[in-house]
Amino acid sequence: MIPEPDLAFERIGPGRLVELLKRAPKAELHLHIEGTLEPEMMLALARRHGVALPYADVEAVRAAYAFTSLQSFLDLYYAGAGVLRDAQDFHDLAWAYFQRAAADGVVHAECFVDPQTHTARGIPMAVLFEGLVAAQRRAQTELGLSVQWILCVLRHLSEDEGLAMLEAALPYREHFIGLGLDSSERDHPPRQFVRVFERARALGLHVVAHAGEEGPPDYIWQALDLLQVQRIDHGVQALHDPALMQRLARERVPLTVCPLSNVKLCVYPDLTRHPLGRLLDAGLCVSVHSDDPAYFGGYVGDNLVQTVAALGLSARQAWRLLANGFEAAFIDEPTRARYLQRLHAAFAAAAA
Ligand code: HPA
Ligand SMILES: [Zn+2]
Repeated sequence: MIPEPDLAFERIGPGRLVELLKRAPKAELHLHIEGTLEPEMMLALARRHGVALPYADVEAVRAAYAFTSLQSFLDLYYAGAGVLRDAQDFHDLAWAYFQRAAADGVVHAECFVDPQTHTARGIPMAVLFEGLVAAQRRAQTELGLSVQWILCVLRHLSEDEGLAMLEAALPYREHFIGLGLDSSERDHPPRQFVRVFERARALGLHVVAHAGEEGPPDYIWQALDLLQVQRIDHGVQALHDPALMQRLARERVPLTVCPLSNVKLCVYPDLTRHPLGRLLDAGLCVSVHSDDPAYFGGYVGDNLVQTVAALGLSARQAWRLLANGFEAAFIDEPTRARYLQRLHAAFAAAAA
């Protein structure tokens, strides 16, 4: 656990905290690049490629985003991704996101991409990487934003298909740092993906998995014990299992929590009912992220500001959430120390 700095946190009132959270340096660790496709770009790409969409305009797209569950979202999300066709599209999508992220205070982003969503439509792996890596390079040089890619296995498909995806991505091994697991959680437990995660670990990849978003705490145990993941994406259902909570706290297993996503997908009725504060108080390494911001109504800064306000979290707790993000990031120690120094400077200025 990163030691708390000696700061006059109590001098940062709610008003100042909002401004501070907007500009404070952040690590974005739970973001699906396909989930940054804003309706304007979706419609523009559909026009560019002559793809038919069931929406007349941007308002109609936004009106369709009334989700009742993870699956009700995924159906629209995979349909929306169908407008991404060539390397330019992947570049434009990612570049638009990186500009927004930099403006939002993000200094380091570990972004998910779902190759199977695209290769299944006949888009070659090479096209995806060409566009995404070009945007990643621009982010570093033009915005000073460091970006890493994590490839996700779609759990509604078979493990063999996941293994084939990973093998097909190996020519681009230098361009990604990890393997994740996403898509429909219910009835697709982590234990079905042991071999592909074994392969990923043998390749020296970092490993993470979505677990306990809607699914039971048992899926979190499986992700830890069978897939041997280093972080849990979401993980909020751990609250229902005291033994699991103790393990997560003891081992400082990071949970990348996405409050606006959880509300939009009806895991909780509203932000005031979100368990983020309880997870934090239990000593877990929780941090706040945005998941699919174009669909869920907010980027990482919005997630932080709205959740901190709804739960009445203090400046000290907000600092911990941000520090946890850097604790959980897959970065080397000097880099981590540099980011923490910047975080400290932002809080120190607000507490002065
Ligand atoms: O929140 C999510 N859960 C699972 N799969 C996903 N793919 C994009 N977003 C998500
Ligand atoms: Zn996610």
